[in-house]
Amino acid sequence: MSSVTIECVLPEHCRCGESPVWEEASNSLLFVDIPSKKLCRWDLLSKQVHRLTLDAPVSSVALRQAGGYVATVGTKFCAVDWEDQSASVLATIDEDKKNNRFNDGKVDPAGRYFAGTMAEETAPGVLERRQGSLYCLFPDHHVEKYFDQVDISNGLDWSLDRKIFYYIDSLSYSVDAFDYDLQTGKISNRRSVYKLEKDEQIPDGMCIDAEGKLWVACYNGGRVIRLDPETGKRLQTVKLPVDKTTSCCFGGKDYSEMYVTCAREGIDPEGLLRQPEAGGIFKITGLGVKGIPPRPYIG
Ligand SMILES: O=C(O)[C@H](O)[C@@H](O)[C@H](O)[C@H](O)CO
Ligand SMILES: [Zn+2]
Repeated sequence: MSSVTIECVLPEHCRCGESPVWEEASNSLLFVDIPSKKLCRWDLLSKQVHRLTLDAPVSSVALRQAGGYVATVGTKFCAVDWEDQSASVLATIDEDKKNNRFNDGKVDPAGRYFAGTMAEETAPGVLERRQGSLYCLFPDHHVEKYFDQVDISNGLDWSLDRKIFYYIDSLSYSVDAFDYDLQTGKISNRRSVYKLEKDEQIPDGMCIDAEGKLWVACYNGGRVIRLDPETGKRLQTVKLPVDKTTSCCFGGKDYSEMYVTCAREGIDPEGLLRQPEAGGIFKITGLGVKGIPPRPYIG
């Protein structure tokens, strides 16, 4: 039996850290700090963090096959050129909803960039409901809206056989599944595969492991949970010393380590005494299961 170890490996004070993505080619962890409008790349060899400040909240980042990155910035899908310190707009969404912004996003197994929206929060978890939608940016840069009426569009990933799309609308307290058509990118037949228990709080970011099980970061729950989407059972709980755990990804050697982001915003001064590492990047080792590499956007 391997023993699970949890460590704050980067003492950032992210207001809302999110979207961890392992970049194997540079041995780096990408992540964002949404309200700080920052895209960050932490190089694990040099131990340096490179930060890029954009002009709107950055809610997710992904690798791009052509080089550089793509990110969701405010209500725009953007291409990011780190050398130039610039972001160029690929597509804009929710133009009729001035108070909306993108939230979590991820690239599908065919290289399309999925990301959803939400109304801007006035405080964590406080926002106008049902304003969000789920979108997909295709390789030719056209965008399709899949559905609306979303509260907080969040974690997403695909099954290993690429036939299922997993999705979280946070305030539904449910992890959902759809049938997935890899050829067209179409989704259908929505159902719930897991309902969160009360102390697990709010489901946020999510990733799949190499055994097809889902890992969900629980906002306010201070944990990541491992779920079997086929049986609907929780298999494992890993608690962290911070409450506002927001997302997770596998990375490091052979994708054997898990990286977890979290938020500092919304914790009162007393709470911060109990969780001084809030907003940092955590590494979990000894899980005994690996992840899979992130896919690049192919447009
Ligand atoms: O991290 C995110 O996905 C959102 O942008 C956050 O704001 C939280 O999820 C939300 O506050 C939870 O209720
Ligand atoms: Zn999130």
